[in-house]
Amino acid sequence: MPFALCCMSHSPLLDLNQPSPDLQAEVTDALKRARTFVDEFAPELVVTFTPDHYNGFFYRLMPPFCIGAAARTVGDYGTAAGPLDVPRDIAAGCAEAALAAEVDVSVSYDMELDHATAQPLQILFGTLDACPVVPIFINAAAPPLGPVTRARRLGEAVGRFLAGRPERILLIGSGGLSHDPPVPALGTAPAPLAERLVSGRELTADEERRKVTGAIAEAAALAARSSSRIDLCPDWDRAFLGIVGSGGLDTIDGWSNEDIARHGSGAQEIRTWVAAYSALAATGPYEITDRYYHPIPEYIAGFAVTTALPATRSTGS
Ligand SMILES: O=C(O)/C=C/c1cccc(O)c1O
Ligand SMILES: [Fe+2]
Repeated sequence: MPFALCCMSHSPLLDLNQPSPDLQAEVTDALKRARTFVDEFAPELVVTFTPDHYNGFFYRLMPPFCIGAAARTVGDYGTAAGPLDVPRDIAAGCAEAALAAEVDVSVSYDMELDHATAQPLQILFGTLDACPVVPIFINAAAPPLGPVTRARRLGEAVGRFLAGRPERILLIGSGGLSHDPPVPALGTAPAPLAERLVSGRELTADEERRKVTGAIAEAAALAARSSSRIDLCPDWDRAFLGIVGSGGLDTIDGWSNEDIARHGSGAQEIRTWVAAYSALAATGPYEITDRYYHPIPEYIAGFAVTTALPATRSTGS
């Protein structure tokens, strides 16, 4: 029943690229504070709202939302690979609650997930299996995307269900704010890659190497201001953080997918934050306990980490 929340940008370049030492120290410190927050809360269950980047979900069957009843991470970009400890009954309960609220989620008993799921778990717990985890996939990479309001309604439904559970529950939202990473798109990828976005075949070793070096090079170009991709948008990121901080999540209902995409294709990952904060909001008012933000081109990320708790009740007089 007690809740805590940690939302963070993920970046597969976190251990592969080096921003300035001062900025690295700031990020390390923000992530350390988040880990201490989670340690002190001592969750008994994690519910993570997470996207994927064509590592587990492909166009052969691309759901807008999918709840994992059994799941593992694939270890892309050197992140941890392995099974998650998923409590099936709770995953099924989340799915039933979402469906009852008219949010059409699918379920998977063989879910594959990527760095977006593994990285926050590794940062906050050290390992993938320190705590039972229900992964809730939100498609943010593969158009067509539903309206962002659906992510809010998914979060609300899951939050209402979780409010009836006895465990101490940590909600995670994993995703960048503004950013435009070089994730392939079906309409523009060269033929062998476009075919893979549908079939889900494994990347060849050469393709894997080119993906990683391509992302590193793209980050360097962004930092050198010579990239042709969409730049990070700190004003938009700060506005978004202000909205989730104030609890006015329904403001975001007015944002069209095109509005969001103007801040980079990866900006659609805010859906994970919207869902996680909406889940917390469904349990009552909340307050932000920590917030870090910096636009970091070396990570291709409007990079933010926030933690939140239910608001402490005033004693009244
Ligand atoms: O190549 C990928 O799969 C993803 C890369 C990436 C880079 C930077 C920020 C992100 O959120 C990403 O997913
Ligand atoms: Fe991402």
